[in-house]
Amino acid sequence: MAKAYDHLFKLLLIGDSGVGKTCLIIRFAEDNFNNTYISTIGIDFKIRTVDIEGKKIKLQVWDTAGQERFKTITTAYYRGAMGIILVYDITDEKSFENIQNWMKSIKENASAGVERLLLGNKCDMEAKRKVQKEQADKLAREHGIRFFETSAKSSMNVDEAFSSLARDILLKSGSRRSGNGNMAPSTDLKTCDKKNTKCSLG
Ligand SMILES: Nc1nc2c(ncn2[C@@H]2O[C@H](COP(=O)(O)OP(=O)(O)OP(=O)(O)O)[C@@H](O)[C@H]2O)c(=O)[nH]1
Repeated sequence: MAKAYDHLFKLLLIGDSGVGKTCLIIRFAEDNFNNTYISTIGIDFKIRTVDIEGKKIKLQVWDTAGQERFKTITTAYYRGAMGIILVYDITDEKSFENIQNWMKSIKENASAGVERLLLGNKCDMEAKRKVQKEQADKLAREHGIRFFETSAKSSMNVDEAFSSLARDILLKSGSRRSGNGNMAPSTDLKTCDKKNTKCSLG
């Protein structure tokens, strides 16, 4: 039987508590949004397969808790990630300032070649904006990474952001060996539900 996908990429979302990491993943994987805030405990993942450059890319997207008290658990997952998405909230200046700390955490805990992407979420809340697009553009340029403003609520740029990161990883992996990518520790998969779309390890 033909394989259901050509590549499996493991992505990780990090950023301060409340910036919208869980909502971005739910929007991407299930095309849904909920205003209720339930803080992530530990770590969690969802899956969606996308078509990129004629290849079926299965994205295993890991959601980390932004709260400091879960740092030891969450940083343990950086190493296996092929792409890390740094998220801040455009209405929360502190969450943007903290991106520098999250960058440092990647440097300390992730694999050297990991692809990174910066997202300014909640861009539907223009009236409450505290972080200008130019500030984030500058930061992204300094780090040599891509940047999008997104809204998990309106869907704005959510698919585009995940696809762009997947494309960058695909291009990079093409220059190494093809078919690489099962980065998930096999033991983690044991706690998945039947559809294999949601796991809880917290
Ligand atoms: N207006 C608006 N609200 C959002 C958006 N994304 C998330 N929210 C809201 O922000 C709150 C926090 O969202 P979460 O996705 O749980 O945040 P998180 O980053 O996963 O938080 P932790 O799990 O604590 O790290 C919730 O009340 C969401 O409804 C968005 O794009 N626009």
